[in-house]
Amino acid sequence: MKSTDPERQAEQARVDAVIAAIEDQIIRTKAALAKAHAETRAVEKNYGANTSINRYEIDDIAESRAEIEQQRRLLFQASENEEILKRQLATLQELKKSPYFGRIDILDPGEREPESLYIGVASLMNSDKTDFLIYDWRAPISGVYYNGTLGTVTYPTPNGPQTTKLVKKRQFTIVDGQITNMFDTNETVGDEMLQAALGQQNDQYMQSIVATIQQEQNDIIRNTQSDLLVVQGVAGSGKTSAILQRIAYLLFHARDSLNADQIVLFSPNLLFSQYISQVLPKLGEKNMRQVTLAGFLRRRFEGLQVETLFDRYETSHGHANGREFLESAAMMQAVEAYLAKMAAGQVQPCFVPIRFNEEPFFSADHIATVYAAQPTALPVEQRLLATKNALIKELKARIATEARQDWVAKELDALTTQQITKLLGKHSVDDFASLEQLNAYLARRWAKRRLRQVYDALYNNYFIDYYAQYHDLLARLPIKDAAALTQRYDEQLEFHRLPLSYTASLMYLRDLLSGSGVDRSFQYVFIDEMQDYSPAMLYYLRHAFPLAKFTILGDSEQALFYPLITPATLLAQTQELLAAKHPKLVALRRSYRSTKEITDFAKALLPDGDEIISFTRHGAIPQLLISQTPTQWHADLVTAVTAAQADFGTVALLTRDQAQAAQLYQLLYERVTPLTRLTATDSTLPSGVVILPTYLAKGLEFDAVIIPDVSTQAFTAQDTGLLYTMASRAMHHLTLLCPGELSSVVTPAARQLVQMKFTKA
Ligand SMILES: Nc1ncnc2c1ncn2[C@@H]1O[C@H](COP(=O)(O)OP(=O)(O)OP(=O)(O)O)[C@@H](O)[C@H]1O
Repeated sequence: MKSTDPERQAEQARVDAVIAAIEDQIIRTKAALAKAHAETRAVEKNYGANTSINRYEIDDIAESRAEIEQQRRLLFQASENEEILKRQLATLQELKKSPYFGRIDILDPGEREPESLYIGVASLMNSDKTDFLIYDWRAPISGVYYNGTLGTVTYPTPNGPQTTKLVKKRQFTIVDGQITNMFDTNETVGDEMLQAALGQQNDQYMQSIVATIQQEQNDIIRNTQSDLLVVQGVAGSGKTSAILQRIAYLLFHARDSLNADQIVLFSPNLLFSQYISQVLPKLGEKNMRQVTLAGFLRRRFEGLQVETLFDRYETSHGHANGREFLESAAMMQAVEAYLAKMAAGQVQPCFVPIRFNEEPFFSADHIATVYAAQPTALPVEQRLLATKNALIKELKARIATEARQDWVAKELDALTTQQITKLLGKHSVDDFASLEQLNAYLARRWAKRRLRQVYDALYNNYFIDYYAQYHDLLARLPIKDAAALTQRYDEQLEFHRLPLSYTASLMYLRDLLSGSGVDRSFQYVFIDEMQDYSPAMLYYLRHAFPLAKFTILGDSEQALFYPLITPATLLAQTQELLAAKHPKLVALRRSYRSTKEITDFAKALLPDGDEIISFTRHGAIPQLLISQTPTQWHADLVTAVTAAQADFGTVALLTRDQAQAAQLYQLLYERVTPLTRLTATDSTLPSGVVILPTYLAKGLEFDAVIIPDVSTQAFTAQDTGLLYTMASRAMHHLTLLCPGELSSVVTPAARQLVQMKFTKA
């Protein structure tokens, strides 16, 4: 329906004009893209031809290598160029649907007429590049839209703070080029827009929130001052959303010095990585790197099976003796103290022989002697490096001697003519004056080639046994549980397993001895769900990413593994752990994800739930079905799932662990379709009904959540964090089932906020 409101008609006319400009740019970008694509193909073809020449005909010639390197660079540039154009095209196509969401009218000092600026997900200039038709939401002036109320406002610019007068703030909803809603507001971002955004059904991907960023979220997004930003936010308060928009903001503001590869996000699980994967591309940015803690550790402990948070949750709920110490900063300081002792000669490095042809080539004693000969004033790491270099030198000197040994002659005799020709490299047989000379040359080449494995072993520091060294460290810990900790470590290691609590200090010890493990290329590290990281692990990450600014997010109420702590204590702790100079704590208390009815219920589960502010978006009251018999419970479950499935796109049954998930799957199999059970290795979230343990649902959300069992059998009074996490995953609908006596984890206050139904067979 066309509006008759003249103001709205004028705005629609502007939208139409901007869309026409966008269409024009789409045509031009498509043409540029086709050209770029042809260029990439041409370079690719050339590259392919060149590499094949090299491989078969002129192997080893430096000139051809240089050429290939140049071709490779050209190829990289061409495909980069194509990528940029592709992203531009995608952004223009997004803009065409909804060119902007906000307008601000500002009156600069000395001006008589206010100027209208329109704000959208990307900037757009008119064809002669004289005017901005759309301002990017990240431009300095756009901050006024999110922060300012009408009147005099100040905003930061590269040339210092600027002051202007905000005389109008208007919000739009534009769908497929049509203004469907528009109003003026003095609020930060009007609730009406937020209501509409939050009321929508969920799909497999997280949405960008740029049109409705809230003021406190904006503070997180636009913070460039702090080297440590700790965001403590209640469930659904937009922590994840805020950091993704923050990454987009940072990339925009440091185009020349920051790229997405210098940002890493530690995410809670693989499903989450996929869930958030579309936000940055939709904003025209490349995704940052993502890693889970399990993935990070797996790479650093190849060959060992490292316990994951999920394993821990599946197998033990109690604390092993001494674990708390292992996971504390004190343990990391114990590593440093151990290194100091080593520097003072009070403990020795655990050297192991380097073997060659089944014999020790360098014995452990010999290595120890070489180490002892290095200057004691050097720090241990450098002393070990000097040892390595001395051994490499010794190895080189020994090549000539080894070349005269029997094993070389024997192995040479067994080579084919082809192998000999290869061994000669650039030389031919005619280059040698005598057979002896030829043989001596071949023997040296062969010895060198074969001894490469000794070189590699030295290069990779295989002359130190870090695992044995760590055992020694554990055994010397000045705590009463030292023996038990050491024993557990030995037992697990024998089966190539490593419990999670040992990982941070073991990596730290290894890094300090080997001088490796540190990555200076990362400028920003983001850690989501920080409550799952031990203090020792945070300490380690600081060491591993020494130049990075840290943004860490968490909700201690959702702690499935560690005890609750207050935000202030947390900031103090993390500031120390991460040695931050300019830390900042932002608390987000408003919960946006769920309806008011669901948030109020979830709040009532917590002792300090009053801290949470629910956003006023109404929906159905959570249901609690209390079934008299197991058969009735089963029937209730099927009914609940089917009903939710009829109304919503994403429905999740959340369980405590995999065993319960498997059991439910058996029960619902063939009664509900499509039905998927998810495990820790799954990385895609299907639509329909999913069954998953709660630790895999961290950070995710669903239209409807069903908690299949809240009886005393399933929950103890200590499981508040677990139930809170489950309930807070629901956006629109929450159902709890109880086959038996209701657990006290559902507090009396929470019981008042559900619609209770007793069902009988
Ligand atoms: N300003 C906003 N505008 C629109 N939607 C928002 C806004 N802030 C948050 N949301 C929505 O609220 C939901 C929860 O946000 P998000 O997942 O970022 O919260 P979270 O704090 O990381 O949650 P949790 O810790 O429970 O996983 C998402 O659907 C998100 O899109």
